Amino acid sequence: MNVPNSRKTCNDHFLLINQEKWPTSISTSVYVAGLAYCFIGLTIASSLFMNALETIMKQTRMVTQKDPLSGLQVARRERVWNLAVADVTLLALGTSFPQISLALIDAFKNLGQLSDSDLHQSQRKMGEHGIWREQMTGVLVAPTPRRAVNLDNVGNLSVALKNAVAIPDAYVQPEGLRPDVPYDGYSEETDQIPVVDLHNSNTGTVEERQRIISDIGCACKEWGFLQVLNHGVPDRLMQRLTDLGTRFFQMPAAEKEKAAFGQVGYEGRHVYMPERVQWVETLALVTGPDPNLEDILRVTCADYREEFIATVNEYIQEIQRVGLVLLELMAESLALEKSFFSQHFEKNSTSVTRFNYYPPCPLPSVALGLFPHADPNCITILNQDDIGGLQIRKDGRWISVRPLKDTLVVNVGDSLQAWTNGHFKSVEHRAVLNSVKPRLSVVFFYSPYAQAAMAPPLKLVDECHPLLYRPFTWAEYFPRMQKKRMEGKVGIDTFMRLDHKEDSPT
Ligand SMILES: O=C(O)CCC(=O)C(=O)O
Ligand SMILES: [Fe+2]
Repeated sequence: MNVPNSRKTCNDHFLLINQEKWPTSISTSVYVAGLAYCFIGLTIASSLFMNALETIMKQTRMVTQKDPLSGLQVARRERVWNLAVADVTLLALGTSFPQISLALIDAFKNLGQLSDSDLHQSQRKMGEHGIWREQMTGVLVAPTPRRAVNLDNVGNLSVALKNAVAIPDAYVQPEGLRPDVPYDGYSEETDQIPVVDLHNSNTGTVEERQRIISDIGCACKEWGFLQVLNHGVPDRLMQRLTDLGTRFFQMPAAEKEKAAFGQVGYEGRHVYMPERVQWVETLALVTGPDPNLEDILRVTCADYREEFIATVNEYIQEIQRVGLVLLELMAESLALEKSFFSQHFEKNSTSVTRFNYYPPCPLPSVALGLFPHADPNCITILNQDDIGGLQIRKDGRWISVRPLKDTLVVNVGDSLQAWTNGHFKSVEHRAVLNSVKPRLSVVFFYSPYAQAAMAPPLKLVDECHPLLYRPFTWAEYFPRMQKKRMEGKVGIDTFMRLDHKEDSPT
């Protein structure tokens, strides 16, 4: 065949012997078919490879570790392989595949020869396939460095025990105290919990207002507990507060500890009785009469400190307004002067605002976020996220409270029970846990100014309701009940009840 000088015939072959003698159309078709075949093969191989990788990465094993707090062995299940193995393998295959293919082709092409081919040199230039080998060796051979974490902190413990099958004994409650109803175990009683719409409390007709007063009175007498709608606190303020609170607890433990000041500020491990610990982290801020937010947060949460303080302050203004409205409605429900309670809150009221953060607990059926208790103050107003975990005790049975959007939870505390001569009942409640999502609640504990005399009014004392409690002040009661706080509903009757024999300070 005559070939013009300007064109050269390829007289070499790539894979097929004597290929140069074949018609171009045939050799093209053979190569295309070969490529398609290789492509399908590669797809199958990749799929098998991914399945194999997944199977390997799913391998787990039981490890036991000594819990530094209880000294006991804690068993937990953990992955055999560091997840980075899968990442690096995929990364390596993705980046090195062209080099590996070129090397294979090169090897075939130069079978029996000693020197590097052009192909081999170019694939050397293209990549550093050593990286892959080094990374893999690093991950597989060198142990993953583990920094010692402080397991005194429930947040850290929750992370360390993720997927665990046991928790330290200190968090395992005795049989009788374990939550018999799960956090989302809503029942018929749940739907009977009073919900009061405050919308018409100021602007409605006399009848509408009377209806609200009567609903609040019934709720406080029967349940000591209610949820309120249309309270006037802006939804976005409530949301901003819970977002900032969550941000605080999601900081590393060392950063949170900078806000720890004993009784106030941050607490990462709640021991109320030496052998029993609650699965909760808290940030307690004094919000009245002498707020200490600035001091508590002085050296922490630098990025959002100003916003946090401003949001808490704005929230406190709002929640105090709601508190005063509720106290007025409560007084009216007992046929007392509207300002009977609220006048003692208008100036220098005592309040603490506490953020409770409940990290997921691997064994929520044996642990508790907060032990059963009644709040010692007058009224408590709680703003919570949508997870759920609050339970109240009524007629001896635990009832899960369903979180309702944009609603505030209100409960009667021990002081108000005494101040109303037992007409209102403080409610016993607890916080239970779940194993998946953290939960946040922001609790406003509201009491009158420290020296206000809480003396039951004569109107509430009669033959059927003999005087039960002696007059007391918050300044007197608060230090006494501190130790009793998490022992069910005992504080007020131990210290202020007239017929109680052991009325002595401890
Ligand atoms: O977080 C809750 O649901 C309950 C909080 C509570 O009872 C408290 O802080 O006293
Ligand atoms: Fe409480």
